[in-house]
Amino acid sequence: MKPYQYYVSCMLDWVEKYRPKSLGDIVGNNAAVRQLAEWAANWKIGDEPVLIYGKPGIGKTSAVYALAADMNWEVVELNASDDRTKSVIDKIAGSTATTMSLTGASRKLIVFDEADNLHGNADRGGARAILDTIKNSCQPIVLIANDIYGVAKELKSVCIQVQFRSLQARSIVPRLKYICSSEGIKCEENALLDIADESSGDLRSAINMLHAASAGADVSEREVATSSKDERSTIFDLVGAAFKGKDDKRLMSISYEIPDTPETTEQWIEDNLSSIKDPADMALAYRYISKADEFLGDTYRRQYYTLWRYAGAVMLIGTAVSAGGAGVSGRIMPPSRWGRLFRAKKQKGLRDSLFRNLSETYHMPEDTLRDDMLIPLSIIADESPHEFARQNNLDKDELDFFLHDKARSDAVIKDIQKAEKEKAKAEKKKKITKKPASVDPPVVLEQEQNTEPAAEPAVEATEKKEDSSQSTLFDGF
Ligand SMILES: Nc1ncnc2c1ncn2[C@@H]1O[C@H](COP(=O)(O)OP(=O)(O)OP(=O)(O)O)[C@@H](O)[C@H]1O
Repeated sequence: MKPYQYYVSCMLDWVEKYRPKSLGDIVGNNAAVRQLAEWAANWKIGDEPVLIYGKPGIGKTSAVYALAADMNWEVVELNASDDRTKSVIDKIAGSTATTMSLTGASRKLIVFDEADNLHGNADRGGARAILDTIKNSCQPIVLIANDIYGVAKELKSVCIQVQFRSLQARSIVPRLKYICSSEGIKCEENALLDIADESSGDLRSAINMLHAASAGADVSEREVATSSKDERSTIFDLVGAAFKGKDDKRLMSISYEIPDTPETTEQWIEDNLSSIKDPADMALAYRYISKADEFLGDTYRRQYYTLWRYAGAVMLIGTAVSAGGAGVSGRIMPPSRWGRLFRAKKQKGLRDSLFRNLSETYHMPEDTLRDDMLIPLSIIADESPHEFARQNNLDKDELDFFLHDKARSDAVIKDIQKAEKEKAKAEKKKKITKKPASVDPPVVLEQEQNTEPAAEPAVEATEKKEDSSQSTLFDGF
């Protein structure tokens, strides 16, 4: 699996970066896009609203925003986390019915996202209110839903239904190619096909997969094969949804889908709490996180895993309430402690193997080397780094352990490698020039030559090797 840091650093970026700006950028669903454009171009007061429905990640929301941009309409979005009581809707949609936008936009496009999600108390009056708004609105309205069957039939009956279908792999591949070329990444055609197939028509997922597979480099079929499972993790979706204030049901259902434990989710959320600008809201979020933490502690103390669910609910819904739908500013970051742990683990591994090797070379116990000889060894390394690195067969990280100077360690190891290469070249050249011209010695003679005279130098070489392995610390001084 690729280092988590990578997914993390940018997973959401490409999806946002390549969000269509205009209807012309929307991939696939041509008939639906045309229908939307015509509806908007001919819209007049009293016209029916549009209900766009289809699976996640296929461009429904993007199409609505792109349409608004093309029409120079301002978007007023209401989602399921809003209190969709009649008064709230009247206040927002009613006012927009009569007031022209301050931004100079010619109209306001009222968007009801998650129209299939009007079940809570707050929404009970909401469906009725949406209906009233639809009847009285002087502004265009769009409803978005994943599941057409979840939309109240009274709402469905007053809307023009526009279905967005899952995208076909052949529509997805060109978009992925475009992203690759914009990012300056080479990609194998088969790799892109694999991604497109794997995404099951969900372009958002395909873009995320591409990003995970590329890791900033070129994309091969093998990379896709090894990464296609990892990028399916939607911890990003979960954290993003919590900070965007998605409704509690949605948050919980995403949390059940992802493979991460509540502890992991808690670390992700905690690390992104700095996105909450208001100190009071941030303090509130920390209170929820600490409550979730108590549940997690109780889970393990009592071995009662039902509490996990409470931990998840408190941290996610608590974060959604505290963040107030503002989203995460910048990138969703992985828990920073992971980076620290990763580095610490790497450093420990390096130190252990280094002292194991040195202990063989210097014939000293590892503990003694670590506890008593670290400073003398560092002094030796500092005084003659080339000699020290060569003698102990160190790589640049190991040498840096003593020098604490990456650039210098790099340079020393490069020097050594260069010298070794030149030596090898010179030896090869020497061998070639020493070779007798074209005499083919008889077979018997060759055998003799190979066995008898070779015996002595072989012993010599072994002795030399023994000698070097017998080096002591004091050789360095
Ligand atoms: N048809 C498409 N054309 C171009 N880009 C797309 C399309 N579908 C998805 N994308 C990419 O995926 C991202 C998410 O798309 P979008 O939010 O429009 O999906 P959606 O269908 O509204 O999903 P959901 O309802 O789950 O939020 C976009 O930012 C864009 O990068």
